[in-house]
Amino acid sequence: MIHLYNVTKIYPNGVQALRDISVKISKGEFVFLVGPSGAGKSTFIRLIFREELPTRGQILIGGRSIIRLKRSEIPILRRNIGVVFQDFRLLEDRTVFENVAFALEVLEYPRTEIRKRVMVALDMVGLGLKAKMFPHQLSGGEQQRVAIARAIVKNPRILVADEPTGNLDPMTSREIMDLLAEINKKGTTVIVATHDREIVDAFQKRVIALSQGRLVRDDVKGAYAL
Ligand SMILES: Nc1ncnc2c1ncn2[C@@H]1O[C@H](COP(=O)(O)OP(=O)(O)OP(=O)(O)O)[C@@H](O)[C@H]1O
Repeated sequence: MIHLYNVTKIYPNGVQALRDISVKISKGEFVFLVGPSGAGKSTFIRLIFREELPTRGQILIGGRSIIRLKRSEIPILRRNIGVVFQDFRLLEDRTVFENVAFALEVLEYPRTEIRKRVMVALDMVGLGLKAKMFPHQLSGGEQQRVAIARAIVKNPRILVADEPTGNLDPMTSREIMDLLAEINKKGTTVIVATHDREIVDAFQKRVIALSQGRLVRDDVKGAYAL
């Protein structure tokens, strides 16, 4: 479903963030992306939802090159990819419901459809009763759940998460990762960039390790480090 062929990313300042990466991620997989700070994990994630373009190489999603997409085709790609960040990125002046609904409003879904889908997504993340609250009234873990609801409300085929537990305590981190695993069980391909050694070791999922922009390990059921 996601194929990277000889992907290199050099930023305009000359930093080589990814070097000749080739990897295939199949439909329905759960993949951890690990590696030290600066290894290229965020760059990998940003390439997948076309926030960045590779300098060299090819990226196919569902058999189609995402590099050659026309500007008008980018929203179609993004509809199929949910994204979750470390810092939640919620709109502070909007309620939980409105934050999640926003993802569908920009795609011009009908109002009744939005209402239905948002409540399903909020129930899925366990926040059905907090729809009217504002982000600052929620814990960090709850705010991340809202961000996850916002990412999945479009029913994307792929969910990418960049350090989703980076701001959370160990117990909350575990709950958030359990939620991502549950979403994966329903068929969504999930890619999580993380530093969280304990979680990676506990989950026994595929581990792709990057170091200085190179793919240094790809284990079917791996641990954080060898
Ligand atoms: N927009 C950018 N412009 C220039 N250099 C960048 C940019 N984004 C990242 N880099 C550089 O590319 C390299 C890889 O960064 P990246 O953020 O992908 O790594 P990472 O593994 O996600 O690190 P971290 O765990 O600290 O988030 C680093 O040397 C970083 O400084």
